[in-house]
Amino acid sequence: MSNTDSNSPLLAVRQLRIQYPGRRWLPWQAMPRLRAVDDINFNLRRGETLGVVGESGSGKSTLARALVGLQPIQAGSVRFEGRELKGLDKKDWRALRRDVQMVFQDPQASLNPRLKIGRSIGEPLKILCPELGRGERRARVHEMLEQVGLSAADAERYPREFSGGQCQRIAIARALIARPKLLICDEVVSALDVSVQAQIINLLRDLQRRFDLAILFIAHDLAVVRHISNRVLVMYFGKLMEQADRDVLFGAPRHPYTRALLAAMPGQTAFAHYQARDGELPNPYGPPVGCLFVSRCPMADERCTRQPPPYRRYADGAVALCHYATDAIAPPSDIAFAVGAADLRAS
Ligand SMILES: Nc1ncnc2c1ncn2[C@@H]1O[C@H](COP(=O)(O)OP(=O)(O)OP(=O)(O)O)[C@@H](O)[C@H]1O
Repeated sequence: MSNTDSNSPLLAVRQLRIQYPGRRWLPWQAMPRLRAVDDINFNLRRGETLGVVGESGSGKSTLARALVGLQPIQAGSVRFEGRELKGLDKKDWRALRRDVQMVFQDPQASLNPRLKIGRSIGEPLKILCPELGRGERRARVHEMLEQVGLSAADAERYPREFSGGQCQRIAIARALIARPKLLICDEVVSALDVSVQAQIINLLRDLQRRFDLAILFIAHDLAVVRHISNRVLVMYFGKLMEQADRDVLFGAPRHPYTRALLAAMPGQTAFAHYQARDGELPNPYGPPVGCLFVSRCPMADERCTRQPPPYRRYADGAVALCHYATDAIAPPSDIAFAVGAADLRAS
Protein backbone atom coordinates (compact mmCIF):
# COMPACT_ATOMS: atom_id res chain seq x y z
CA MET A 1 0.00 0.00 0.00
CA SER A 2 1.36 3.42 -0.86
CA ASN A 3 1.67 6.08 1.79
CA THR A 4 1.40 9.54 0.24
CA ASP A 5 0.45 11.51 3.38
CA SER A 6 2.53 14.70 3.25
CA ASN A 7 3.52 14.26 6.92
CA SER A 8 4.94 10.80 6.46
CA PRO A 9 8.56 10.43 5.37
CA LEU A 10 9.36 9.88 1.74
CA LEU A 11 12.01 7.38 2.78
CA ALA A 12 11.99 5.36 6.03
CA VAL A 13 15.01 3.16 6.73
CA ARG A 14 14.89 0.75 9.67
CA GLN A 15 17.54 -1.58 11.06
CA LEU A 16 19.15 -1.80 7.64
CA ARG A 17 21.95 -4.31 7.22
CA ILE A 18 24.04 -4.86 4.08
CA GLN A 19 26.85 -7.41 3.97
CA TYR A 20 29.59 -8.38 1.55
CA PRO A 21 30.89 -11.92 1.44
CA GLY A 22 34.60 -12.14 2.21
CA ARG A 23 37.14 -14.65 0.94
CA ARG A 24 37.39 -18.02 2.66
CA TRP A 25 41.06 -19.06 2.92
CA LEU A 26 40.42 -22.69 3.87
CA PRO A 27 37.44 -24.79 2.70
CA TRP A 28 36.30 -25.70 6.24
CA GLN A 29 36.34 -22.12 7.44
CA ALA A 30 33.09 -20.27 8.02
CA MET A 31 32.39 -17.73 5.26
CA PRO A 32 33.53 -14.36 6.59
CA ARG A 33 31.07 -11.49 6.09
CA LEU A 34 31.66 -7.78 6.20
CA ARG A 35 28.79 -5.72 7.57
CA ALA A 36 29.22 -2.61 5.43
CA VAL A 37 25.94 -1.18 6.78
CA ASP A 38 24.68 -2.34 10.14
CA ASP A 39 21.50 -1.36 11.97
CA ILE A 40 20.96 2.00 10.26
CA ASN A 41 17.75 3.95 10.98
CA PHE A 42 16.62 7.26 9.52
CA ASN A 43 13.79 9.15 7.85
CA LEU A 44 13.98 11.49 4.91
CA ARG A 45 11.14 13.89 4.14
CA ARG A 46 10.13 15.63 0.93
CA GLY A 47 12.21 18.71 0.23
CA GLU A 48 14.72 17.81 2.96
CA THR A 49 18.47 17.13 2.68
CA LEU A 50 20.06 14.45 4.81
CA GLY A 51 23.86 14.64 4.81
CA VAL A 52 25.78 11.39 5.30
CA VAL A 53 29.38 11.71 6.52
CA GLY A 54 32.09 9.36 7.68
CA GLU A 55 35.61 8.36 6.80
CA SER A 56 36.46 6.15 3.85
CA GLY A 57 35.01 2.65 4.27
CA SER A 58 32.22 3.70 6.64
CA GLY A 59 29.53 2.34 4.31
CA LYS A 60 28.18 5.55 2.75
CA SER A 61 28.30 4.37 -0.87
CA THR A 62 26.97 0.93 0.04
CA LEU A 63 23.98 2.61 1.68
CA ALA A 64 23.42 4.78 -1.40
CA ARG A 65 23.65 1.84 -3.78
CA ALA A 66 21.13 -0.15 -1.73
CA LEU A 67 18.64 2.71 -1.98
CA VAL A 68 18.68 2.52 -5.78
CA GLY A 69 18.62 -1.27 -5.98
CA LEU A 70 22.30 -1.75 -6.92
CA GLN A 71 23.08 -3.60 -3.70
CA PRO A 72 20.96 -6.35 -2.11
CA ILE A 73 19.55 -5.67 1.34
CA GLN A 74 20.14 -8.52 3.82
CA ALA A 75 18.02 -7.34 6.73
CA GLY A 76 15.84 -4.49 7.88
CA SER A 77 13.39 -2.37 5.97
CA VAL A 78 13.56 0.45 3.41
CA ARG A 79 10.25 2.08 2.60
CA PHE A 80 9.77 4.62 -0.14
CA GLU A 81 6.37 6.33 0.12
CA GLY A 82 5.41 3.43 2.35
CA ARG A 83 6.41 0.78 -0.17
CA GLU A 84 8.93 -1.83 0.97
CA LEU A 85 11.99 -1.92 -1.31
CA LYS A 86 13.65 -4.97 0.21
CA GLY A 87 13.08 -7.93 -2.07
CA LEU A 88 11.83 -5.94 -5.09
CA ASP A 89 12.60 -7.57 -8.42
CA LYS A 90 14.36 -5.84 -11.35
CA LYS A 91 11.10 -4.82 -13.01
CA ASP A 92 9.86 -3.07 -9.85
CA TRP A 93 13.18 -1.30 -9.43
CA ARG A 94 12.96 -0.04 -13.01
CA ALA A 95 9.56 1.46 -12.26
CA LEU A 96 11.02 3.15 -9.19
CA ARG A 97 13.76 4.87 -11.21
CA ARG A 98 11.30 7.59 -12.13
CA ASP A 99 11.16 8.61 -8.45
CA VAL A 100 14.67 7.80 -7.20
CA GLN A 101 17.80 8.87 -9.05
CA MET A 102 21.50 8.99 -8.23
CA VAL A 103 24.42 11.21 -9.25
CA PHE A 104 28.00 9.99 -8.83
CA GLN A 105 31.40 11.55 -8.20
CA ASP A 106 32.77 11.30 -11.74
CA PRO A 107 30.31 12.87 -14.20
CA GLN A 108 32.50 12.20 -17.24
CA ALA A 109 32.35 8.47 -16.53
CA SER A 110 28.56 8.51 -16.35
CA LEU A 111 28.14 10.24 -19.74
CA ASN A 112 28.58 8.38 -23.02
CA PRO A 113 31.37 10.28 -24.84
CA ARG A 114 29.88 9.40 -28.24
CA LEU A 115 26.45 10.85 -27.51
CA LYS A 116 25.55 14.51 -27.78
CA ILE A 117 24.52 15.61 -24.32
CA GLY A 118 20.96 16.35 -25.41
CA ARG A 119 20.56 12.65 -26.19
CA SER A 120 22.25 11.57 -22.96
CA ILE A 121 19.92 13.74 -20.90
CA GLY A 122 16.82 12.73 -22.85
CA GLU A 123 17.53 8.99 -22.89
CA PRO A 124 16.01 8.17 -19.48
CA LEU A 125 12.76 9.80 -20.61
CA LYS A 126 12.24 7.14 -23.28
CA ILE A 127 12.12 4.45 -20.62
CA LEU A 128 10.75 6.35 -17.62
CA CYS A 129 8.16 8.55 -19.35
CA PRO A 130 7.09 6.59 -22.48
CA GLU A 131 3.96 8.75 -22.69
CA LEU A 132 6.06 11.69 -23.92
CA GLY A 133 6.45 12.17 -27.67
CA ARG A 134 9.72 13.11 -29.38
CA GLY A 135 8.94 16.83 -29.45
CA GLU A 136 7.98 16.88 -25.78
CA ARG A 137 11.18 15.04 -24.86
CA ARG A 138 13.23 17.59 -26.79
CA ALA A 139 11.46 20.48 -25.11
CA ARG A 140 12.04 18.90 -21.68
CA VAL A 141 15.75 18.46 -22.39
CA HIS A 142 16.10 22.11 -23.45
CA GLU A 143 14.19 23.30 -20.40
CA MET A 144 16.29 21.08 -18.11
CA LEU A 145 19.55 22.35 -19.63
CA GLU A 146 18.49 25.89 -18.82
CA GLN A 147 17.49 24.90 -15.31
CA VAL A 148 20.99 23.60 -14.63
CA GLY A 149 22.58 26.79 -15.96
CA LEU A 150 23.46 25.62 -19.50
CA SER A 151 21.74 26.57 -22.74
CA ALA A 152 19.39 24.72 -25.09
CA ALA A 153 22.06 24.99 -27.81
CA ASP A 154 24.43 22.89 -25.63
CA ALA A 155 22.24 19.85 -26.42
CA GLU A 156 24.16 19.52 -29.70
CA ARG A 157 27.60 19.34 -28.07
CA TYR A 158 29.63 16.37 -26.79
CA PRO A 159 30.76 15.73 -23.16
CA ARG A 160 34.44 16.42 -24.04
CA GLU A 161 33.52 20.03 -24.84
CA PHE A 162 32.52 20.69 -21.21
CA SER A 163 34.47 21.25 -17.97
CA GLY A 164 34.14 18.95 -14.94
CA GLY A 165 31.65 21.30 -13.26
CA GLN A 166 29.57 21.57 -16.44
CA CYS A 167 29.59 17.77 -16.80
CA GLN A 168 28.26 17.50 -13.26
CA ARG A 169 25.47 19.93 -14.25
CA ILE A 170 24.70 17.65 -17.21
CA ALA A 171 24.65 14.56 -14.94
CA ILE A 172 22.25 16.39 -12.61
CA ALA A 173 20.04 17.35 -15.57
CA ARG A 174 19.95 13.70 -16.65
CA ALA A 175 19.07 12.56 -13.12
CA LEU A 176 16.27 15.12 -12.76
CA ILE A 177 14.79 14.92 -16.26
CA ALA A 178 11.99 12.53 -15.19
CA ARG A 179 11.23 14.69 -12.09
CA PRO A 180 12.25 12.23 -9.34
CA LYS A 181 11.25 12.78 -5.72
CA LEU A 182 14.56 11.63 -4.26
CA LEU A 183 18.07 12.41 -5.50
CA ILE A 184 21.03 10.53 -4.07
CA CYS A 185 24.29 12.43 -4.45
CA ASP A 186 27.41 10.35 -3.82
CA GLU A 187 30.46 12.63 -3.47
CA VAL A 188 29.17 14.77 -6.33
CA VAL A 189 31.49 17.73 -5.66
CA SER A 190 34.58 15.92 -4.33
CA ALA A 191 36.42 16.03 -7.66
CA LEU A 192 35.67 19.72 -8.35
CA ASP A 193 37.51 22.95 -7.50
CA VAL A 194 36.21 24.73 -4.41
CA SER A 195 34.59 27.58 -6.36
CA VAL A 196 32.84 25.10 -8.69
CA GLN A 197 31.76 23.03 -5.67
CA ALA A 198 29.89 26.05 -4.31
CA GLN A 199 28.14 26.59 -7.66
CA ILE A 200 26.99 22.96 -7.81
CA ILE A 201 25.77 23.03 -4.19
CA ASN A 202 23.83 26.24 -4.87
CA LEU A 203 22.39 24.69 -8.02
CA LEU A 204 21.23 21.62 -6.05
CA ARG A 205 19.59 23.83 -3.43
CA ASP A 206 17.84 25.83 -6.13
CA LEU A 207 16.58 22.69 -7.92
CA GLN A 208 15.52 21.19 -4.61
CA ARG A 209 13.26 24.17 -3.92
CA ARG A 210 11.88 24.12 -7.45
CA PHE A 211 11.08 20.41 -7.52
CA ASP A 212 10.41 19.79 -3.79
CA LEU A 213 13.21 17.26 -4.04
CA ALA A 214 14.54 15.18 -1.14
CA ILE A 215 18.33 14.79 -1.26
CA LEU A 216 20.57 12.22 0.39
CA PHE A 217 23.93 13.95 0.20
CA ILE A 218 26.98 11.78 0.81
CA ALA A 219 30.35 13.46 1.29
CA HIS A 220 33.44 13.26 3.42
CA ASP A 221 33.85 17.05 3.39
CA LEU A 222 32.01 18.28 6.47
CA ALA A 223 32.01 21.93 5.39
CA VAL A 224 30.05 21.03 2.25
CA VAL A 225 27.65 18.83 4.20
CA ARG A 226 27.09 21.60 6.72
CA HIS A 227 26.20 23.99 3.93
CA ILE A 228 23.56 21.85 2.25
CA SER A 229 22.01 19.57 4.92
CA ASN A 230 19.01 19.89 7.22
CA ARG A 231 19.99 16.78 9.14
CA VAL A 232 23.24 14.85 9.26
CA LEU A 233 23.97 11.17 9.79
CA VAL A 234 27.47 10.17 10.90
CA MET A 235 28.69 6.66 10.01
CA TYR A 236 31.69 4.67 11.20
CA PHE A 237 32.42 1.12 9.99
CA GLY A 238 28.82 0.64 8.94
CA LYS A 239 27.23 1.93 12.14
CA LEU A 240 25.25 5.09 12.67
CA MET A 241 27.24 6.86 15.39
CA GLU A 242 25.14 9.99 15.56
CA GLN A 243 22.23 11.60 13.78
CA ALA A 244 21.05 15.13 14.47
CA ASP A 245 19.78 18.37 12.99
CA ARG A 246 22.59 20.19 11.24
CA ASP A 247 23.01 22.99 13.80
CA VAL A 248 22.89 20.57 16.73
CA LEU A 249 25.44 18.25 15.16
CA PHE A 250 27.89 21.00 14.25
CA GLY A 251 27.23 23.09 17.37
CA ALA A 252 27.03 20.50 20.14
CA PRO A 253 27.91 17.02 18.88
CA ARG A 254 27.40 14.24 21.43
CA HIS A 255 29.43 11.42 19.99
CA PRO A 256 33.22 11.41 20.47
CA TYR A 257 33.56 10.27 16.84
CA THR A 258 31.58 13.26 15.53
CA ARG A 259 33.70 15.54 17.72
CA ALA A 260 36.84 13.96 16.32
CA LEU A 261 35.61 14.54 12.75
CA LEU A 262 34.90 18.18 13.59
CA ALA A 263 38.28 18.52 15.29
CA ALA A 264 39.90 17.42 12.03
CA MET A 265 38.11 20.10 9.99
CA PRO A 266 40.47 22.79 8.71
CA GLY A 267 40.11 26.04 10.66
CA GLN A 268 38.03 24.36 13.38
CA THR A 269 39.15 25.30 16.87
CA ALA A 270 36.09 24.65 19.06
CA PHE A 271 36.64 20.88 19.09
CA ALA A 272 40.44 20.84 18.85
CA HIS A 273 40.79 18.94 22.14
CA TYR A 274 38.54 16.11 20.91
CA GLN A 275 41.07 14.68 18.45
CA ALA A 276 40.82 10.92 17.88
CA ARG A 277 43.68 8.79 19.22
CA ASP A 278 45.98 6.99 16.77
CA GLY A 279 44.42 3.62 17.58
CA GLU A 280 44.14 0.63 15.29
CA LEU A 281 41.06 0.57 13.06
CA PRO A 282 38.58 -2.25 13.74
CA ASN A 283 38.76 -5.32 11.51
CA PRO A 284 35.54 -5.10 9.45
CA TYR A 285 35.33 -8.93 9.26
CA GLY A 286 35.62 -9.32 13.03
CA PRO A 287 34.53 -6.11 14.74
CA PRO A 288 35.19 -5.70 18.47
CA VAL A 289 32.59 -6.86 21.03
CA GLY A 290 32.13 -3.38 22.48
CA CYS A 291 32.12 0.01 20.78
CA LEU A 292 33.59 0.16 17.25
CA PHE A 293 35.33 3.45 18.04
CA VAL A 294 36.97 2.19 21.23
CA SER A 295 40.52 2.00 19.88
CA ARG A 296 40.52 5.67 18.83
CA CYS A 297 38.12 7.23 21.34
CA PRO A 298 39.63 9.67 23.84
CA MET A 299 36.78 8.90 26.30
CA ALA A 300 36.83 5.11 26.10
CA ASP A 301 37.17 2.99 29.21
CA GLU A 302 36.90 -0.69 30.08
CA ARG A 303 33.08 -0.71 29.69
CA CYS A 304 33.39 0.47 26.06
CA THR A 305 35.66 -2.51 25.33
CA ARG A 306 33.28 -4.99 26.95
CA GLN A 307 29.75 -3.78 26.12
CA PRO A 308 28.26 -2.63 22.80
CA PRO A 309 26.95 0.89 23.35
CA PRO A 310 23.19 1.53 23.15
CA TYR A 311 21.46 4.01 20.84
CA ARG A 312 20.20 6.95 22.88
CA ARG A 313 17.68 9.54 21.82
CA TYR A 314 17.70 13.19 22.90
CA ALA A 315 15.00 15.82 23.38
CA ASP A 316 16.18 17.72 20.27
CA GLY A 317 15.68 14.61 18.08
CA ALA A 318 19.33 13.55 17.96
CA VAL A 319 20.43 9.94 18.31
CA ALA A 320 23.90 8.79 19.42
CA LEU A 321 25.52 5.39 19.86
CA CYS A 322 27.67 5.89 22.94
CA HIS A 323 27.81 4.78 26.59
CA TYR A 324 28.66 8.27 27.71
CA ALA A 325 25.66 10.14 26.38
CA THR A 326 24.23 11.84 29.43
CA ASP A 327 21.01 13.72 28.69
CA ALA A 328 19.25 11.01 26.69
CA ILE A 329 15.47 10.87 26.97
CA ALA A 330 14.74 7.39 25.66
CA PRO A 331 16.04 4.02 26.73
CA PRO A 332 18.02 2.22 24.06
CA SER A 333 15.29 -0.29 23.20
CA ASP A 334 12.98 2.49 21.96
CA ILE A 335 15.39 3.81 19.41
CA ALA A 336 15.03 1.72 16.29
CA PHE A 337 11.45 2.73 15.81
CA ALA A 338 11.41 5.99 17.74
CA VAL A 339 12.52 7.74 14.57
CA GLY A 340 9.22 7.04 12.93
CA ALA A 341 7.15 4.23 14.38
CA ALA A 342 3.98 6.09 13.41
CA ASP A 343 5.18 6.33 9.82
CA LEU A 344 5.72 2.59 9.63
CA ARG A 345 2.33 1.87 11.14
CA ALA A 346 0.66 4.26 8.73
CA SER A 347 2.04 2.44 5.74
N1 LIG B 1 32.00 -4.93 -3.67
C1 LIG B 1 32.51 -5.04 -2.47
N2 LIG B 1 32.93 -6.26 -2.00
C2 LIG B 1 33.43 -6.40 -0.76
N3 LIG B 1 33.57 -5.38 0.12
C3 LIG B 1 33.18 -4.16 -0.29
C4 LIG B 1 32.64 -3.92 -1.60
N4 LIG B 1 32.34 -2.60 -1.70
C5 LIG B 1 32.69 -2.04 -0.53
N5 LIG B 1 33.19 -2.95 0.32
C6 LIG B 1 33.63 -2.74 1.70
O1 LIG B 1 32.51 -2.24 2.43
C7 LIG B 1 32.92 -1.24 3.35
C8 LIG B 1 32.13 0.03 3.05
O2 LIG B 1 32.54 0.52 1.79
P1 LIG B 1 31.84 1.80 1.11
O3 LIG B 1 32.47 2.00 -0.22
O4 LIG B 1 30.39 1.67 1.19
O5 LIG B 1 32.33 2.96 2.12
P2 LIG B 1 32.37 4.53 1.88
O6 LIG B 1 32.07 5.16 3.19
O7 LIG B 1 31.50 4.90 0.74
O8 LIG B 1 33.88 4.76 1.49
P3 LIG B 1 34.49 5.85 0.46
O9 LIG B 1 34.26 7.19 1.09
O10 LIG B 1 35.94 5.46 0.39
O11 LIG B 1 33.77 5.65 -0.84
C9 LIG B 1 34.42 -1.08 3.19
O12 LIG B 1 35.06 -1.86 4.18
C10 LIG B 1 34.69 -1.64 1.81
O13 LIG B 1 36.00 -2.19 1.72
